[in-house]
Amino acid sequence: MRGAFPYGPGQRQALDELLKSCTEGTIGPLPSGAPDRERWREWGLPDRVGRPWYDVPWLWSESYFYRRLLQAVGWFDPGAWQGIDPFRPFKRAEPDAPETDAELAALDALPTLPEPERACALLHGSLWGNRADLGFRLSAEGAEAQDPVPALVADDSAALWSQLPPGGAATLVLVADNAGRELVPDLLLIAHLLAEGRAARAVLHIKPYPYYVSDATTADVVDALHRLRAAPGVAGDYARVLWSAMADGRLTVRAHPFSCAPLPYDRMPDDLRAEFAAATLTVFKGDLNYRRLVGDRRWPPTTPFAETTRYFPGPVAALRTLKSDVITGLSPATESALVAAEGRRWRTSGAHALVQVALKWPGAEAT
Ligand SMILES: O=P(O)(O)OC[C@H]1O[C@](O)(CO)[C@@H](O)[C@@H]1O
Repeated sequence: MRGAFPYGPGQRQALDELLKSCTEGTIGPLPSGAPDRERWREWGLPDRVGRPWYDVPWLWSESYFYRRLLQAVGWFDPGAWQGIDPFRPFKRAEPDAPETDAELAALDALPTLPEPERACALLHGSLWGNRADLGFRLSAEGAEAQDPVPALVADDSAALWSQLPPGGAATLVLVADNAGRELVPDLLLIAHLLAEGRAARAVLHIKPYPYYVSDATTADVVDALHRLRAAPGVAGDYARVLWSAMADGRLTVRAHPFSCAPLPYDRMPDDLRAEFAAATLTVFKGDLNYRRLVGDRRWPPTTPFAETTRYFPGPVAALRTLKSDVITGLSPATESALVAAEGRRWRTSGAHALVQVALKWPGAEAT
């Protein structure tokens, strides 16, 4: 990242200091003029200042690390570097890669399929798109090429489709994860749901600032739409669906501050809770969102997904490839088979995925 921009001495020194603080030092405060100081106070910064980075929950320290990294390169400060995404060169490489042309051209086979099969193919594109997350690939080169067996460790897709029947009036909220090769299939899925009337309205939640290297921001949505719009065939057709849905308000993009919070979703603010409560279905993409949705804990893997998401104010789904230890909702047989075949590796290798759904039931918490 450091070599991808001609950063000046001030930025380089700030990056060096951040590295030193993470490895040998302690968590520091935000500068006095930081626009989000109050928010980070609410998110627990004062209790953590002065403690070693390794001494606080992983979710919290990772989130704060990205916040400090952006501080170091000048993202927040008025001036020439304000709003310059330090990860943009890595994100841009994906849509521009030659494989992307072939992947988009493969969509041209879709119109020959019945609609439920097209919907299923696009759901799987969005699900497995999560495996291509850039930060993950940097640390696990080759995971993409593995043959995942069993690929899906939980599959509640029938319940997911029950919320989004053709011709319904569903409002879909999709809480996105990564840009590029994950966001493109997410957008294609949304386009299909809107075009086929499985959703009347969609809200795409992205991050308000660059996060976890590859997480999608508004700029990444615009890049993805431009990429799709330039493509021939079905990909270009879907781009036009999305473009007009954004123009008339059927598709909106939201950058809620809580999307970059170092906290689980059971601590979400009231406005976000109301938005999720009003949705027909909220879909959380990716590993980090999963950790935040179910709680970043060492759950027994057979703990029901519905139990861990009981606090959630409406029907909720997770589409995630497994890249961290957190896991819920497995059957005892699936857990045993995975452990027998792979020890603990299945939890983090990214070779497995899940579709989990919890529909709202009477008596669910409405706190
Ligand atoms: O992009 P995703 O699917 O959210 O994956 C991010 C995951 O990668 C890590 O950064 C490293 O495993 C986790 O902290 C995080 O959960």
